[in-house]
Amino acid sequence: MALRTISAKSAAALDQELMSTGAFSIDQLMELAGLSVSQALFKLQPLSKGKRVLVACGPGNNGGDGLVAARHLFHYGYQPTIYYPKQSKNELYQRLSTQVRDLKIPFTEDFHQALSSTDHIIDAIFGFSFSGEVREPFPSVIEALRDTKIPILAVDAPSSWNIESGPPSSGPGAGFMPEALISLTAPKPLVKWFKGRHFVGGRFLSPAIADKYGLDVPKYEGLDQVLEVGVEGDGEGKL
Ligand SMILES: NC(=O)C1=CN([C@@H]2O[C@H](COP(=O)(O)OP(=O)(O)OC[C@H]3O[C@@H](n4cnc5c(N)ncnc54)[C@H](O)[C@@H]3O)[C@@H](O)[C@H]2O)[C@@H](O)CC1
Ligand SMILES: [K+]
Repeated sequence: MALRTISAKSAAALDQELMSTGAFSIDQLMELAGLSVSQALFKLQPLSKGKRVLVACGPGNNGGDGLVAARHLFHYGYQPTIYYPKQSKNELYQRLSTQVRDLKIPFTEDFHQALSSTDHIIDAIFGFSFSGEVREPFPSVIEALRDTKIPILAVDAPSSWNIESGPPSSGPGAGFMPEALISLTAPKPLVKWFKGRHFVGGRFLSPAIADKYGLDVPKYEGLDQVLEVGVEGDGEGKL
């Protein structure tokens, strides 16, 4: 099933519309996003495949989705560890951090050491607002994600990929292809280059908003917040 994609610019406009005329708060959107991420991880890597999950969080909302997912995963029985080197002073992220600290979820400053003792990884470093060259301290983190054999679930985008034109041809992310991707609300154009398992999450969009932005509303099943939509692209930019 190939779903229609949404550009980074339209995705940002959609978020703004959801938070203004749509009357959603950012907390709600992030909670729904992080809940979807946690369900996708559960479907990909059930507890029988290992409990340890390293959640790599970036400085923006993509990282916030990671913090929310870590909280849900704890309650499912996983043992998350959070790498969050650029912690925002923003009150929302402070509250999300307090919530996971209250569960005694550990934070690590040593990503490379944490990588050697985990079963799964969530890449919540950059989403649709990423642009330019990867800045410190993330280049060596992206390289490690590129090189590891541990399964990675990327949130909204494989971090360091260009949202419109996909995988970078140089830099730390050149050759980075996570095992799985969860697109939030709608896939971004980069899915054309993605060659792994692909989920979509965001079961809250009204039919009117979906129509306005030209999006498909996936046929979610049962209580699921995510739907696996298969492999979208052929890895060469074609759908
Ligand atoms: N409806 C949805 O789809 C929702 C999506 N959310 C998430 O929000 C994401 C977008 O969040 P944001 O707009 O905060 O942005 P991102 O989290 O994608 O990234 C922005 C942050 O990364 C930094 N950054 C950008 N380029 C960089 C570079 N080259 N090197 C180092 N740092 C860099 C910026 O300074 C900023 O702090 C989405 O991808 C999705 O994960 C939600 O949390 C809210 C609802
Ligand atoms: K990401």
